Amino acid sequence: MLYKQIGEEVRNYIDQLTKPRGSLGRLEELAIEVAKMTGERFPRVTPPGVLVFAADHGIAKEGVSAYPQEVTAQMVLNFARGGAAINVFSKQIDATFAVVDVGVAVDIHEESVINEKVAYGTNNFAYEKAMTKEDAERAVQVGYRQGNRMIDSGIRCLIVGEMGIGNTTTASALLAAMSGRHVAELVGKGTGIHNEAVKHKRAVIERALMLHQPKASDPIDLLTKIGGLEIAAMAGAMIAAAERRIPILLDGFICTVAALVATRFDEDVVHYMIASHESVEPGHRIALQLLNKEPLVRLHMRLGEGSGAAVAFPIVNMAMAMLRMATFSSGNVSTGSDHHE
Ligand SMILES: Cc1cc2ncn([C@H]3O[C@H](COP(=O)(O)O)[C@@H](O)[C@H]3O)c2cc1C
Ligand SMILES: O=C(O)c1cccnc1
Repeated sequence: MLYKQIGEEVRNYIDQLTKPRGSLGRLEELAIEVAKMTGERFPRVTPPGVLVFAADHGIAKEGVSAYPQEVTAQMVLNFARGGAAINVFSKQIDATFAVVDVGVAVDIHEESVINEKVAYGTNNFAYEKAMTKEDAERAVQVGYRQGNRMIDSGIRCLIVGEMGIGNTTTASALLAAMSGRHVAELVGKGTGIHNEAVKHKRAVIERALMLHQPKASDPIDLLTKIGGLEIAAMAGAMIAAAERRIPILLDGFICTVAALVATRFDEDVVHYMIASHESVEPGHRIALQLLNKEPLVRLHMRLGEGSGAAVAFPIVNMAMAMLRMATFSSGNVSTGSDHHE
């Protein structure tokens, strides 16, 4: 549960800072939100932690991505060597970084990649269930454990990223099932497929939903029938962060769908989430609306990995820094009349 009283105290305190009332806009709201989450009057979000989960998707066989499945494993090695967008962005924000193999289709021989492989990718959900119920539960547990591990290391804000070729198809199917919206409204180009391929992607998802009829309110049913292993793990990590009162900075489409899955396990988790950016993927706006979250920035990004959250993190950090300002009394600045806004 949120510390509402502390949130009110921080709201009143912000009005005493040496600036016109409300003039720092959304930053003021961010400071109040984080105070409510953490129970701290002067919360800190540094250092942030970036936890990337990687897994493969059987649905990639349907030709729904612009890139081949082996890119998942190749990118995991790239993460390990520091060459991906999320690596360079993580360095800029002094983040603690870890990448977890929760279901890549091949063995990863790299010490720095945390091996928590639950399966060698999911089954193709166009024809069969993506995974067993046990594997879905295991993948959520992996995320929960790794989320807690990262929090134990001292991080103050969690960014959860993903890598998994085909996962915009999985995320679109999950979102259609959870929202009841038409697939056509939310499906997008993912890594950059052409318009004909988008139609095919949409048809694949529509047929799969007819076949499986997943239960919108049952997260294990959704994950079992559709996948994916990394999405399950992301949800688990978010549940851990909420339990530990660590703010979660959401990334793009896949991450926000994982966030929705997390709320199906425990609706309180939503109170610990901050939306960072709005991705180009059309489903992202819908997923954010369902969570009732307004993104901080729109940068026309469509990458994933946690990249958009890392880019927006300095904004959240600035909101915390704001609380270090002088007050009108400590700064010897005259207050204005009560007319504001
Ligand atoms: C080189 C490369 C790096 C990536 N980093 C994230 N993604 C992103 O693209 C994938 C989802 O798009 P789709 O559903 O179209 O396959 C995911 O792996 C996601 O993290 C990448 C994709 C590629 C090709
Ligand atoms: O919004 C995202 O997270 C996204 C969009 C396209 C491809 N990969 C990720």
